[in-house]
Amino acid sequence: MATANKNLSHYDKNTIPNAKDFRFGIVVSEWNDTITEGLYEGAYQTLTDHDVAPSNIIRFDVPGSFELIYGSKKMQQQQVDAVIAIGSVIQGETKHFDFVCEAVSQGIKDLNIQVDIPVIFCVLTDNTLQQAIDRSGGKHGNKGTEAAIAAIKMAALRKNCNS
Ligand SMILES: Nc1c(NC[C@H](O)[C@H](O)[C@H](O)CO)[nH]c(=O)[nH]c1=O
Ligand SMILES: CC(=O)[C@@H](O)COP(=O)(O)O
Repeated sequence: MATANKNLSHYDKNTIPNAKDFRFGIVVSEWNDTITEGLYEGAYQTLTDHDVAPSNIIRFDVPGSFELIYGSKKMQQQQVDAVIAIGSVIQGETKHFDFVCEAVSQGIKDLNIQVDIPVIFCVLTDNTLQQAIDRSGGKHGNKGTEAAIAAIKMAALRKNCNS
């Protein structure tokens, strides 16, 4: 189902595990910061809406989405229950978009395999700035909200499996 048919901010509150005792790390790319700050606000607000204490939300800033890989690896070492990697990659004139998107998706996938701390892929990969605006608090909702819900669910899954 395309994002156009599913608002990123809509979810059933009754299906979300208790997040009060979890600790989350959020790694934020500075490229396209008007977009990534919108994603961060969506994620942060959703976590606090689910009783996560502000003191249990740790933030790292990195230059671009490619650096989300290293930043998320270091965040996994910060005694967190899940990591959210936030970025916005927008198609330019060259193939650089393809290489950045592929590297980041593969790198974050690898972190989920290598370390028992889930890393949520909250990276927009858009053709245009308008598509990014629409998905970071615009008409299609906020992918940061979606990512925060995924982080809560995965932290709960990890806790249940490891207990
Ligand atoms: N063009 C975008 C980039 N490019 C920068 C890379 O992510 C990286 O920081 C650089 O290649 C140095 O290693 N990054 C984004 O997040 N979004 C873009 O649209
Ligand atoms: C995703 C990118 O790296 C891209 O926005 C850079 O733009 P360009 O391909 O025009 O150099």
